[in-house]
Amino acid sequence: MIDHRPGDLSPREPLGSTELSMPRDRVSLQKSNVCSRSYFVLVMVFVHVYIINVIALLLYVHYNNGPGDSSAVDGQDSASPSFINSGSHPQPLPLPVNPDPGPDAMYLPRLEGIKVLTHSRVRDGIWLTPENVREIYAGLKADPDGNGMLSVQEFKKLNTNAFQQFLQQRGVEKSQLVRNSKHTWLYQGEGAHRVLRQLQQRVTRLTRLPLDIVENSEPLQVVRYQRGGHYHAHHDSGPVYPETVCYHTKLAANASTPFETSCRYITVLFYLNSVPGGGETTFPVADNRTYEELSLIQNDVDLLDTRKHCDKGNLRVKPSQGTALLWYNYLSDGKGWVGDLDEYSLHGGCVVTQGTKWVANNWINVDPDSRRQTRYQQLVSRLGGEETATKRLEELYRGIHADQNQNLHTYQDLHQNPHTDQDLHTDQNLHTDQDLHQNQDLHTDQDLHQDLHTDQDLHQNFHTDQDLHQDL
Ligand SMILES: O=C(O)CCC(=O)C(=O)O
Ligand SMILES: [Fe+2]
Repeated sequence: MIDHRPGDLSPREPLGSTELSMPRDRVSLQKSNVCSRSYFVLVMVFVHVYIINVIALLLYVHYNNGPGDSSAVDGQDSASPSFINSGSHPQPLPLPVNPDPGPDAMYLPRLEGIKVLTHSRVRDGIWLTPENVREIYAGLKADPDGNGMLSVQEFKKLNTNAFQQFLQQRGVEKSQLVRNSKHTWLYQGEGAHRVLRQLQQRVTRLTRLPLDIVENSEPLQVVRYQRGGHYHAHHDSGPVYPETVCYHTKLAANASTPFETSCRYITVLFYLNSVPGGGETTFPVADNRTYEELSLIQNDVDLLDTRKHCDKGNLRVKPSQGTALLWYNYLSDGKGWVGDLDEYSLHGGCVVTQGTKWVANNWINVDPDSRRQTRYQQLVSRLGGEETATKRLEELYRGIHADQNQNLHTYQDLHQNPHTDQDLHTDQNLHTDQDLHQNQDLHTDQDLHQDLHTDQDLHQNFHTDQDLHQDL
């Protein structure tokens, strides 16, 4: 490049001054030459690096796509890729191609993972055993090879209405339900019976949570199982996604979302009587090293089935009157708040073989979104009053209705009369508040205080009264 600065070729410059101006031009020319050469070299280097990168990227994509590509690789025709077939997989899996093994290169073939879909085994409160699922697939001709698994194509073809109709036509026995028990709710707020108020205070002390959190949680749920009653293994609360909204804080949430759950951070399960036969609470995978939903069913043993396989659970707790069990349904987030669902908290009620079983659940609800929990508590304390409490609890119950489809009552029923459940009310086993107070079935604060223990004593997530007695 030539330096054409106007001053260099100025017409006003005397000719004699050309000699002087020459070196300047030369210098200027040399300089611009060096500049242009290095600039050119630099550009070329970039262009080459860019081209090499593009080629490398294309090669990478090509080899990572395996033999399904349009081109032949390693002498294989794309139309006849090599497959392995273990026999147990419904679809043959393509074998990945070694990119460039070289003469001495070591190469470990690695199979691509496959996605396994499972559909819920609970429909309208009906619990499906693996045999039920096979039976339904056969009835709907949904699984032509009869291996109990549907390919994605088969799954897509499955008409869910037909699934529903099949269940309805078949009829359901109580033993086929997720749970075979009755329950009612006891309001523990202002104006509730002294025993229930005290119980709430003691749960607050036991959990060491702020009173606000405990008071704004669900009421006490009292459950009765008769002989033959059970509750298949389940989680008391659902997983948390960014969109998850808790029923109890819905008032403070601005958005509605299909991801709603009860956000039961803690369960305190009271045993109201000692059960003559069966009725243990089982934790099938407590202390397991891994949790995989699919391995809960192995060799025809379904660990979720508390009618058949309670004895195979890792931890079983025998109901003993006046004792209680506490566990966390969520892990800690490491910062002092609620984290992910603790899948190992899976639990259920074993079938009652003799007598009746009475328990009560105290669920402590905490929103994994701490700001939403705070907003909700502020809202409740600002609004206060019975009307707000009613609205709030109606929301909660609507949610639980949708969530569990159990035989629940509306808040209205409960609030006006905590014992409106027809069955329970007519049953001699359900006591009035008065009875409960006098009856040994429900203990006084003093008794329970001795039976309950602080979470410091508690061994891992599940804590039996027996263990704790030994610890103390
Ligand atoms: O009955 C039991 O032992 C367990 C009850 C239970 O898990 C529940 O009510 O959610
Ligand atoms: Fe439960």
